Amino acid sequence: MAKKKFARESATIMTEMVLPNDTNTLNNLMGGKLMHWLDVVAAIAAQKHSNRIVVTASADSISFKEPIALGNVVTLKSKVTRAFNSSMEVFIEVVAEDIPANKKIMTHRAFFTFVAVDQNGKPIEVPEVIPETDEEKEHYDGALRRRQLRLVLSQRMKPEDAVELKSIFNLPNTK
Ligand SMILES: CC(=O)SCCNC(=O)CCNC(=O)[C@H](O)C(C)(C)COP(=O)(O)OP(=O)(O)OC[C@H]1O[C@@H](n2cnc3c(N)ncnc32)[C@H](O)[C@@H]1OP(=O)(O)O
Repeated sequence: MAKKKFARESATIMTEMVLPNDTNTLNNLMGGKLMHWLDVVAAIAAQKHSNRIVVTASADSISFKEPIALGNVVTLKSKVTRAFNSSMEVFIEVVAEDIPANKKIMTHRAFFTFVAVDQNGKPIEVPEVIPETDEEKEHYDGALRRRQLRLVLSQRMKPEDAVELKSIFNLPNTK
């Protein structure tokens, strides 16, 4: 694998304002618009880490717990948590802010997976990630289990091969 890079080197911040065209009939941000922003901010982090063209391979479940209102300022922060061979897991955190009311809430957290590819769309190796902070280390440690879950769900890995994933359920290891 190529040289190692610190997680912080991929850190990306994107700020958007919810405008009328982005909202549903309740004047809240459309889920699809938020997913577009998530994809963009996460792709930029993956590009920074790999210095390559990246494609979205998967997005983990995103729950819409809190609506984000028209006029709110939305800040999306992303960072690569761990790299495998050609794929990278990216963590994204979303904060919505009503600036006139001086109110700020964390609305979403998500993990996306990107694959670095060459000009022909063929997967290509990426640098390893070095986590430094406690949060980066926690995300790095959990990334292998989340990867196995994704690969099992997309039928790219047999459940019996997902050793780290099974360990969190205390299932007997049959391998
Ligand atoms: C930024 C954007 O919006 S891009 C547009 C939307 N995205 C796309 O169009 C991507 C379309 N998909 C593709 O091009 C291909 O399926 C790829 C590049 C993602 C994977 O190509 P494959 O030929 O399947 O390659 P391969 O089997 O070698 O897998 C490559 C990596 O992708 C990972 N991967 C593939 N599918 C998934 C998935 N569903 N979830 C997580 N990781 C995945 C593999 O685990 C592997 O990771 P690793 O190299 O770190 O071990």
